[in-house]
Amino acid sequence: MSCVPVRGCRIGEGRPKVILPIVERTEAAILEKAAAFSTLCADCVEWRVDLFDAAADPGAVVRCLAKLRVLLKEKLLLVTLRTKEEGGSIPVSHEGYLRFLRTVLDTDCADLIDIEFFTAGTDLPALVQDAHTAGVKVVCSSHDFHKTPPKAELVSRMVAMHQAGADLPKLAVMPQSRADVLELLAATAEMTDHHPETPVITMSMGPLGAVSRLCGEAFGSAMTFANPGTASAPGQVGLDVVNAVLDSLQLN
Ligand SMILES: O=C1C[C@@](O)(C(=O)O)C[C@@H](O)[C@@H]1O
Repeated sequence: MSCVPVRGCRIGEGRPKVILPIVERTEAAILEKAAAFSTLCADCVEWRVDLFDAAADPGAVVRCLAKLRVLLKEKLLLVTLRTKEEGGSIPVSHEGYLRFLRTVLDTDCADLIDIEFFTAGTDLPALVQDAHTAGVKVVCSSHDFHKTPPKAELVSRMVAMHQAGADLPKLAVMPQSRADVLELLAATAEMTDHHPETPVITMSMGPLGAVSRLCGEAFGSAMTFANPGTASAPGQVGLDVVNAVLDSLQLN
């Protein structure tokens, strides 16, 4: 699998990189979490801006981002505005979504930015270009909180994300059966074996899918979201357990 280097971190190589989500509502609480997370054993912190009570105020977002950047020290910062359609907290118009992404890219604070595949639509290649010009890597995401599409569809979605220029295609899907968890893992393995030109991030959500958050090195998911106390999605496993299992399942 090829890797995406971001500062000192080689995403897609070796042990999956661990992401801790910040899901607080106020700036004070967000910054408090950032300071605490900066000392934990994890590679990256995700700021879920849709949960911020001032998410609609670009000035407040920019100010908070600048402070986060400093507090997180060498940890990578992934910035995510999860729209209501994809399981997030706020409804955002297409124009509003594009404006938000461009505001974040202008700050020089993010290492990685989440761009939703379906929300970006035909604007995706241009947004990826803008991110790359700003020196930011793109996590291109798609979520299904109700079901798991068939493997062929999962694979073709990740390939389309890569073809649009995304650095890290990402899928989060909900299993309705054990077979659905296997479907997600099979799609992940197929990407690793047949499309090694791009690392991917995949997870099957909920308790049934939690196993998929722990076996990324074996099947080919380059990053995993861990629960540092408050989960940002169903099925996230506690940080200590994630670290212990990733260590014990290391291939080399
Ligand atoms: O897209 C994702 C993945 C996620 O939904 C999960 O299932 O771990 C958690 C979200 O915070 C993140 O933005």
